[in-house]
Amino acid sequence: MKGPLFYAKILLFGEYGIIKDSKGLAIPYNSYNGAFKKADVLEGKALKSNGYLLAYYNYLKSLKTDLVQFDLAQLEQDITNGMYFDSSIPQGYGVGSSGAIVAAIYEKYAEDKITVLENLTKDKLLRLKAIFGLMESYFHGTSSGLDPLNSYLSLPILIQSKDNVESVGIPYQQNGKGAVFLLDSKMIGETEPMVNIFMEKMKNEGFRKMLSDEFVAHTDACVDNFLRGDAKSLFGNVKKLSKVVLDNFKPMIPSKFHALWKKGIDSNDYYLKLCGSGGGGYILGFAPDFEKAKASLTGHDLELVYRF
Ligand SMILES: Nc1ncnc2c1ncn2[C@@H]1O[C@H](COP(=O)(O)OP(=O)(O)OP(=O)(O)O)[C@@H](O)[C@H]1O
Ligand SMILES: C[C@@](O)(CCO)CC(=O)[O-]
Repeated sequence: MKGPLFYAKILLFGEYGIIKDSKGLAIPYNSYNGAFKKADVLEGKALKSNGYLLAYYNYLKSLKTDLVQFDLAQLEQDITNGMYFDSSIPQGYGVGSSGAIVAAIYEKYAEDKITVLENLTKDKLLRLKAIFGLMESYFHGTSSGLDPLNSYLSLPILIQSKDNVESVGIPYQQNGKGAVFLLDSKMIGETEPMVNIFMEKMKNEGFRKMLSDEFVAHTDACVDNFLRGDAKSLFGNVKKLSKVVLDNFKPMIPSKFHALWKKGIDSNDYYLKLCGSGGGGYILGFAPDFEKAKASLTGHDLELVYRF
């Protein structure tokens, strides 16, 4: 038994802002993926995954909702027979390991499911996002449902606002010097406590003003620049975003990266931003000249995501 592949995602722009109606842009990240498999003898990672699936099955069984129904008997039987999610997607890294599980469970066990082959109207996308939000809330409290949606569709998703999502084409990669990359912080980050810190900060009027006047404004500009393929404006706006995040989202940046973050802004070699909720996992980087950024970041593990 081997199911279809579900990919990791990268939220290029929109973390936190999408909770408060900024734009957002998420793309599938094909370097990591997962699929259901079955083993006669479960051990190691497979055994752990099988245990996670059983816990998740119990959550789905207890769900009382009209949004979606599952073939729970089949799911239970498959888990008992040794099914696990064989996944290379790192957990707690901001690239959606739980989103891929949710997408895979929906694909295999949902009844009357919305398939990726049908004409995906805005209504259907919103319904899927709501279902996925509910299914993913098991893993980290409130969820926008965006990660599983991205993994399920394997398409870039543009969030125009909370109630307006669509799949979009992103400009073809160029063979230029510029790049988007991931920097491995080598620390696990947890989404829920970070979102709680954000919600606490939102009680402060000054923070709310900074969020709408600066953070959301720069985020929206970055999304527009990226989709139009306007690299020059994009780097200008990512630099502004990088500064605002360093000044106002310090708890979401592991402290040993504060100086490195500032070094990028001062040297213009690279600009760092949060990748998902932050607090560890990956940090997302934008570099006008990737070779220069690599030299400036020696000693750190970088993964190339997109080339300008
Ligand atoms: N291979 C797997 N098999 C079974 N369950 C898994 C697997 N990978 C991840 N999970 C589930 O997802 C949980 C991790 O999800 P969590 O939302 O905390 O992190 P994440 O999705 O990696 O991060 P982020 O939401 O920041 O992208 C695990 O505790 C486990 O329940
Ligand atoms: C921090 C957040 O905005 C993105 C995490 O990937 C939370 C969410 O919208 O689900």
